[in-house]
Amino acid sequence: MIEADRLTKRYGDTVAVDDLTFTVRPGQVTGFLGPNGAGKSTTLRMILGLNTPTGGSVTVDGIPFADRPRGLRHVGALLDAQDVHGGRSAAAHLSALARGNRIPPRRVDDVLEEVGLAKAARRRIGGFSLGMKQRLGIAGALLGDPPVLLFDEPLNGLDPEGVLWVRGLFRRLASEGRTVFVSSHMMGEMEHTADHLIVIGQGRLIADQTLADFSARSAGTGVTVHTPELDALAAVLTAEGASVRRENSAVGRVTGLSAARIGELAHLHRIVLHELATQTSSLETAFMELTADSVEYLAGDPR
Ligand SMILES: Nc1ncnc2c1ncn2[C@@H]1O[C@H](COP(=O)(O)OP(=O)(O)OP(=O)(O)O)[C@@H](O)[C@H]1O
Repeated sequence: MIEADRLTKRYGDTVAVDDLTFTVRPGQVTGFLGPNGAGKSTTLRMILGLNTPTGGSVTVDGIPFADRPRGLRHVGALLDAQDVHGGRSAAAHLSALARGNRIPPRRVDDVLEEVGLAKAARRRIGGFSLGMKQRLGIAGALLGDPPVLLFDEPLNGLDPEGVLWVRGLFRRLASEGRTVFVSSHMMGEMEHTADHLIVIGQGRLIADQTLADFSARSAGTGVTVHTPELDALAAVLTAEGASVRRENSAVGRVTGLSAARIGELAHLHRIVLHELATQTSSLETAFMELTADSVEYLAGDPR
């Protein structure tokens, strides 16, 4: 569990992180979302004791990370996949990390296998693609088999197969009861990755809720339902406060309830559903609406 309490970081006049209070719980994937410059990396660095807060505090399982000897066994982190010594091989890089944290050397082969880099173990990192470096960074985070894992923009540079693999890995790590905290500046990346979202803008907390609640809160968000019993379903959903717009006799667009809640209600009333889909674009819209006032750099109109 990660607990931030009024966490603040200033750089001169810039308030990078502004009075942030949140808890990241074990057993689920928590997305850490915010536009560029929102303060995500600074927050992650403070969790790891790499930056000192100007105010407030942050602890990992009750104590500041910096107070833990052999930290990699407790928190694994991927901060910047490019920040590696290009002259070393993948195996040599991980072996050095293992030695420094008194991790058994056999873990190096295990994690290289896990991230799909076993065949590239002896190759120089300098020749790696960004996607391979991300995999190596993830291997480093997994090395100490830690209960808490932090990943800063881990999907950058991964191909579609790599993205699927990372999502599956995060789910598995969470299902093992670990705390998994993943930053991104793109809502779409989090949609199929996170169970819970912490959204920040200009260093401040904007939202701290489940993905389902987050997607339901925007007025523009909708859920498309496909059912042979649209009349019956519409009656049930309307009674729960939702509004239902009919696209045709079997397809309706629902606003005001999450897909999860609609599924539960359909089950409760024994109504057959053929499809239940949250609109992807609406999630992106919800995120953009929410963070619109806090975007640091807005592109001007083309002249
Ligand atoms: N060492 C530093 N010195 C001065 N300002 C900094 C420093 N590090 C970060 N900042 C500023 O703090 C703010 C937050 O930066 P941070 O890198 O934490 O954001 P971020 O959400 O991770 O963004 P991105 O997605 O672009 O990486 C920005 O305005 C940034 O310019």
